[in-house]
Formats: sequence, structure tokens, C-alpha cells
Amino acid sequence: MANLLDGKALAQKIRIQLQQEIQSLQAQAGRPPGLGVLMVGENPASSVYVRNKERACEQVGIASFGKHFPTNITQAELTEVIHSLNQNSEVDGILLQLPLPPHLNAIPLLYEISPDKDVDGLHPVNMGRLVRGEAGLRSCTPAGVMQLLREYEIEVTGKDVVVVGASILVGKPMALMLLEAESTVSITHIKTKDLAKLTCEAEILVVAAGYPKLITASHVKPGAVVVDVGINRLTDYEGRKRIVGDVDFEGVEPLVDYISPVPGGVGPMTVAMLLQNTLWSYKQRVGKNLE
Ligand SMILES: Nc1nc(=O)c2c([nH]1)NC[C@@H]1CN(c3ccc(C(=O)N[C@@H](CCC(=O)O)C(=O)O)cc3)C=[N+]21
Repeated sequence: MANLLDGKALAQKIRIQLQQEIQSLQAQAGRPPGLGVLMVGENPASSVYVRNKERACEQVGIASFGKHFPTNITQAELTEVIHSLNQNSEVDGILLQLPLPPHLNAIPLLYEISPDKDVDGLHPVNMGRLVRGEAGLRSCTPAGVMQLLREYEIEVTGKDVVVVGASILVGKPMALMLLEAESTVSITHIKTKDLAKLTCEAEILVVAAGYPKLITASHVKPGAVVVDVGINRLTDYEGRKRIVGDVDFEGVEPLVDYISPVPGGVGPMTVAMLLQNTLWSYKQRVGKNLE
């Protein structure tokens, strides 16, 4: 039986720590940290995330400046909203929930978010800082995976690690953080010739591809650590909705040492890291007034 990487429990622990730190800082700074999550349209996955995030903000004492816009908002209007949040001195973090409806272009909007408030770590300046190993805001999901590995004292240095998926949101920053931690990282993607050949070599396997059951028993090295970043929404034959990861949990779990479940694994860690990034950004901003 594998050990579970319990992201839900760790996220809860982190939220309690954040809440205490925010409580004491807020008394000195005169205001709580603030986070603005911008969501456009009705993407069910995004709705769950935004709801979880708002609940978590409330729990730790972060003020929400979130806005939910109708699908027909224009690029110019959304740009204006970002500018006003950049200017707002009570806002420490801005997150543009992706994906956007097809008429909107995410890349130029991500450039508009001030790098100092970019709690998603997606601005080119923050991605550049990550590439160069400088301090800065780091992408939440990969940061959550790193913290989960740390919590379970899973050594990364010198390990053979494979990241399945090369997205801007997860795969690429994940590989860079693992490189920063001195593992030997390979990235696989849609054009990879023989996925199983590579994943079977992995001592740590991080899967962020967006395909349910992409990773089966024949893809893993016995005794490996498997981190499942996938969030896939399925409707079963009885019409019940549930979420599953990218890993065939039942098939893989008996073979490996550690595995993260879906739900209850990486998802809650993403939210915890968003709160942590918002606090970090807040401290950068109010820190000068506290000295
Ligand atoms: N700019 C941007 N940044 C993101 O970080 C981002 C995004 N856009 N777009 C969508 C994805 C998806 N995502 C999730 C985070 C947490 C859960 C989560 O809390 N999951 C829980 C509960 C899931 C459930 O109950 O359905 C779990 O896995 O246990 C899910 C999904 C962040 N994303």
C-alpha cells in the first residue's frame, strides 16, 4: 500500500499558519492582505477553483477583490479592470483565471498585471526570475507540489524526475523548480515518442497532462513517488459528476511508495500557495511601514 500525499491536510495546516501570521501583521500594517481574482464566463472547473479560493481567503483573513464578468466583456474593459487593481493600494495579488473565452487573448492581459502583484507567477518577469533562480512570485500549482514533497521528506536532489506535460501554468514552471532543487528533470509532452519508456525511469513522476488515466501501472517504476496534478471532470454512467486525475489510481497505487489522490492532493495545495503568495506580496508592500 502506498502512502498518500495528503494535500488537503497540509493545505489546512498551512492555512492555520497563514491565518495567525496575517492576524499579527494586520494589526501593525493597518489593513489585511487583498486578492483580486478575475473570472470571465462560466467554466465549471474555474468556478470550483474560484469558490474554494474565496472560502480560503475568508478563513485566513485575506480581503477578496474578486470580480466575475459576463462572457461578453471586451479585452479593453478587462485591461482597464487590471489597471485599476494595479493602482489599488489595498490589493496585493491579482489572478486572471484561465482559460478565457475564445474572443479574449490571455497573453497580453497577463503582461498587464503588475509583476509585483502577479500571485500566479505567470508574468514574463516572474517566469524569468524562476529561470534565473531569483526570488519572486512562483506559480502556485508547482510550488504546491514542491511543498508537498518537502512535507513528506521526499528527497528531490539528484533524483530522476519526469514531468508529464509542458504547459505554462504547470509543466514548465514545475520542471524549473525541480531543476532549482537539483533533480535531473525530463519533460514529456504530446509529441513524446515513447511515454512509458521515460516514465518507467522516474523515481518521482509528476503528471500534469489533462488526460484521465493517461498514466497506468505499466507507466511507473515500482517504489516511485507519483504526483497527480490532473483535474478532470467526468460524469459516470449513473450521471454523477466526479473529478479524477491523470493517473489510474487503483492500478498505480499498489506499485508505488507515495501517490497524491484526486481530489485531496495537489488541488488544495494550489489554493494554499495562492494565499501564501498573496501574503508574500503583502509583506513586500507593507514591510517598509513596519520597520
Ligand atoms: N490563472 C489560473 N491559475 C490557476 O491556478 C488555475 C487557473 N487559472 N485555471 C484553472 C486551474 C485549475 N485550478 C484548480 C485549483 C484547485 C482546485 C481544487 O481545489 N481542487 C480540490 C477540489 C476539487 C473539487 O471538489 O472539484 C481537490 O483537488 O481536492 C481545482 C482546480 C487552478 N487553476
